[in-house]
This record gives sequence, C-alpha cells and structure tokens, in this order.
Amino acid sequence: MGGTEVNETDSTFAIEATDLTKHFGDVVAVQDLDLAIEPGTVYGFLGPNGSGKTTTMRMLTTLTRPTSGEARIAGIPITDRNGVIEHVGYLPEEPPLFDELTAGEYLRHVAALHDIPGDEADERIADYLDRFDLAEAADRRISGYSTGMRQKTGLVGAILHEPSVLLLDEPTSGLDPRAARTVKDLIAELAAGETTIFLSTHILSVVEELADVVGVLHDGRLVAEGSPAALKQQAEEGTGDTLEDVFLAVTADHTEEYASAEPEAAADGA
Ligand SMILES: Nc1ncnc2c1ncn2[C@@H]1O[C@H](COP(=O)(O)OP(=O)(O)OP(=O)(O)O)[C@@H](O)[C@H]1O
Repeated sequence: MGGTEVNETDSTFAIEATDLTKHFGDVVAVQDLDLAIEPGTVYGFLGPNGSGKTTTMRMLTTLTRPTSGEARIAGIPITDRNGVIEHVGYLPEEPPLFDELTAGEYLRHVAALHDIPGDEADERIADYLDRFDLAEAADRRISGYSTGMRQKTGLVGAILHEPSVLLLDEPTSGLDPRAARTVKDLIAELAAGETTIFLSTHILSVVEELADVVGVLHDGRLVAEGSPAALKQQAEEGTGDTLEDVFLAVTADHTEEYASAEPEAAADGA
C-alpha cells in the first residue's frame, strides 16, 4: 500500500496456516487450523490445557511435522526448515538450555548458530543481559539459575537473531512483576518495530494488555478469533464482558457441536 518497493513475497502474512492438522494416533491435537496474521500483530493464542497450542507452535516452528495442511512463516513454507528458522524465534514453556554452560556461553552459542558476527553478538547479548537483570549472573552456570532466570535466558536466546516472527509460550510465567514488566514492554516494542508476536498464555491480563488479535483454541479447533474488543462485544448476552468471560463461554462445551465434524468419522474418506 505504501507504493515503495518492499520485498516481493507471495504472502502478505507473517503467519499463515491452512487446514493445519496434527494427530497423535487417535488423539486430535490440532484440526483444520486456519491462520492469517499480519506483520506487526501481537496475536494472543488462548485455549484450555491440552487444546493444542503447543502443538500448533511446534508445527509453525518446524519442530513437529503436521499430519496434513500447510503453513508459512514470513511467506516461507514450514517444510523449508532452514528458511523458517532464520525468520522465527521460539520460546517454549520450558526452554531447552544447556545447564553446564553459563548464560553468556549459551547465548554466544545461539548467536553462532545464527551466524551473527562476534562483535554484534557480544553487543546484543550484553544489552539484553543488562535489560533482563542477568548481567551479574552471566558468568554463572545455568544449572544454578532460578525458573525466572532460565525463562529470561531462553527469551534472549529466542530474540537474539532478530526474527521477524516470534512465538512465545507463557513468556511471563515464573517471572516476578518487574521481570514480567520487562518482557511485556519488550513484546510491545518488538511489535511496534513490525515483529509479529504469537503469544500463548493463560494469563489473560497479558493478552488484554498486548494482543491486537485473540484466537481461542478448543479441542484443537479455533472457536473464536478477533480483536479483544470485538470478541467481548460478540459474546452472547449474559456471558459477561471480560476476556475471561469470553474464554469461558467459547470453551464451555463444544463437544456436541464437533462430534459430527470429526474428520475420521466422516464417511467420504475410505
Ligand atoms: N508427543 C505427543 N504424543 C501424544 N500426544 C500428544 C503429544 N503432544 C501433545 N499431545 C496431545 O495433544 C493434545 C494437545 O496438546 P498440547 O500440548 O498442544 O496442548 P496445549 O494447549 O499446549 O496445553 P497446555 O495449555 O496444557 O500447555 C493433548 O491431548 C496432548 O495430550
């Protein structure tokens, strides 16, 4: 729309999914998920325990292969693992850190994996460690870190290569209020700079504060999507008007509704 030549990718979406599906044997983790998320969006991804959020994020970050369906990150199909990894940062709920390393060593290792030149890596690492109050602990082994320190180290590792799409699983859980504030401010700052943030959390106040769009997953299916304001407005009368009310209403009981839509029960397959 701006008229200037930007990049000529097919996709205008930062995250795009079509009929994305993952089954683990008989378990339907994610079913026919469609997403079309604009660059710079903070997308709040909500859903009850076991609704398929982590599985979705693992598919979008190429860690789990979908059973069927397609997805693209920054226009790159998730089948192109190296291509996607360059553009994506992922903070899982329990970041897989190397306990025997110090945070400084771990982050330099991450920087090397992403081919970030040494000087630049050192500068970014020092800035983030400082910002996350980790500078003093940077030369201590991760094995002695608290949950919050591990979480913050994982987050720095996820953003170090300045990905255009960042997927965060419970980024503020286990953090004290000051650290949580730092993370929320960082999310807002990155989104203002056109980073797309896909944020899964059970802490609805974080979503209220940050999300431009909210999607609610239930039993692997997207049962509601829209801006927080629109979702609250659409909520049926009497279901209340907070995001929590919306969440509780749309995830209340969809079992009957979906019973007839189970793909494997459909007659057209075999
Ligand atoms: N590797 C696996 N093998 C078998 N089943 C799995 C596997 N991973 C996930 N599942 C199942 O898929 C479903 C979705 O799980 P998932 O972890 O994606 O949910 P979630 O929404 O992230 O949950 P939570 O909010 O508790 O983290 C669950 O029924 C889970 O038991």
